[in-house]
Amino acid sequence: MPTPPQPRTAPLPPEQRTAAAPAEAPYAPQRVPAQRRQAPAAAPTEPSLFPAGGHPPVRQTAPVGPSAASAPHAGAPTAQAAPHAGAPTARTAPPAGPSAAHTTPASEPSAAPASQEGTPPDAVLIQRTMATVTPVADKVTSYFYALLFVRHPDLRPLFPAAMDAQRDRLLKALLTAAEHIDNTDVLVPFLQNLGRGHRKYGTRPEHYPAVGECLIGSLSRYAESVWDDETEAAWVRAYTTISQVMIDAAAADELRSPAWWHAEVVSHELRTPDIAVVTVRPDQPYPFLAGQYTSVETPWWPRIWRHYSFASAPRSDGLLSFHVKAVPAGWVSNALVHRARPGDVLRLGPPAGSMTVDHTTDSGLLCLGGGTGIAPIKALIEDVAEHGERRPVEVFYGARTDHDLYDIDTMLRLQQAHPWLSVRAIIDQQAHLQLPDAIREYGPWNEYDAYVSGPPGMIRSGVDVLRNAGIPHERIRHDSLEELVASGS
Ligand SMILES: NC(=O)C1=CN([C@@H]2O[C@H](COP(=O)(O)OP(=O)(O)OC[C@H]3O[C@@H](n4cnc5c(N)ncnc54)[C@H](O)[C@@H]3O)[C@@H](O)[C@H]2O)C=CC1
Repeated sequence: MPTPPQPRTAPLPPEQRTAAAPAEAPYAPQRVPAQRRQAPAAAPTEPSLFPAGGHPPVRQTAPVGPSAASAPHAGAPTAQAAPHAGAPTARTAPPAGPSAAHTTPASEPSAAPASQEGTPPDAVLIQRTMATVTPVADKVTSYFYALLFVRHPDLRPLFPAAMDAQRDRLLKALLTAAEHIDNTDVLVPFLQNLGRGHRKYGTRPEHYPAVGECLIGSLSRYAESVWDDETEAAWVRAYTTISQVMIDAAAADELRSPAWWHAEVVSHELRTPDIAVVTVRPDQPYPFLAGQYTSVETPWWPRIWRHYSFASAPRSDGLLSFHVKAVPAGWVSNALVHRARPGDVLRLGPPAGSMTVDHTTDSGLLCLGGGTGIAPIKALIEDVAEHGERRPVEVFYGARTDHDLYDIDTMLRLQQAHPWLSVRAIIDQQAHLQLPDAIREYGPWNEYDAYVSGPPGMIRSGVDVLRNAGIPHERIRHDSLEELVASGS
């Protein structure tokens, strides 16, 4: 049973809107989360191809077409291929989707490579390729999409009209997955999520070979100095595994969920000039867990999706709320903050993310929420409350200025209602320690599970601070950094 964290120094002034505002927090802990980390990008490492016997070999249903791929790197793709069509932002547009042929439940991954005598393991070959192409990542990206759209123009409509800086999300996801091909614990949930998420783009299994072919075509061109048959074979195996896991996950998901939901805006509350709380009513039941996020498409920017966390635990009226901050050049965020009104209909993708509460344990929750990253933290608090738990929940709510603490009143109301909850506001300009570091004034935290939500930089430094505070990596939860970086607008 965790003990309440005690300030190691004099408590910060109790002015919530200023620096760290401590709040006494009597409580009686009761359970704790103890899940495993999730995100792919953020965590992976560890080598060792899918361990022998660890995963069944991939089914070869929708794999790549390698050789074709390496063929045409001759010239750069034609100008028309260059992905810039015309309008707003971009998004991924991947391959895959379910198929009647793949009704098997979201599969175990499969995978890979059993290295032959004298042949470097696939992971080594893949890492070598990545090291070679990373310095020219932009060129690889442009070439990949150019190849894809020139050779497979039928796939172009799956992508947003304009392919901007976000255009490489598909490629990034694939490369991230390949890099962690030997870390199934991280890779499989990532890919299953990716496969399910791609249903809303209209991807089908037959799209996968096209993407794989262009992936390998681009890599072989820009990693020419290290490319050989073995390397190509390693990438083919990796991509075959990746695509199969995605296809299987999409097929399994198709049996139980729609590819997307329509959701009507029922309220729109401008909290600051650039932050809105948007509440929607999905057209069908939308099951999710507190702490998860979804992707949102507005009617004004078709096929441009951005991620937002649910700002409340599941409600009996089925409504969902999001906290949206309009960011410069953010197509979706500006539309949601400045244009959306009750009656507008959005599209939602499936829920995703594992920053959820494990109700089978009783440790305390240490939550760091920066800016609108406080949204899922609020959902987690409601979740703990609804489960009737009295475990300690310690929230550090960070903002750059007083004015940016747009949800402090809600948090203070929750604190008043729940004696086990403590909320401390940390304002950059007023606190002598900023958000992640501020937790060092309190503690000990080693018996807590940690939740970090906010800008990618805050998550990175937050994880460091939490590790230094004695919380093991597997008890620190946050959304995928890659998803966050890609969802900023
Ligand atoms: N809207 C939502 O549902 C969710 C949003 N997010 C993410 O949260 C972020 C919110 O952005 P803003 O409200 O503009 O937050 P912000 O940029 O104003 O920062 C909020 C807090 O994080 C701290 N911070 C920022 N960068 C940091 C760094 N590199 N190291 C340490 N601390 C840092 C700031 O000091 C401040 O206290 C976005 O990146 C968004 O993607 C995350 C989860 C859910």
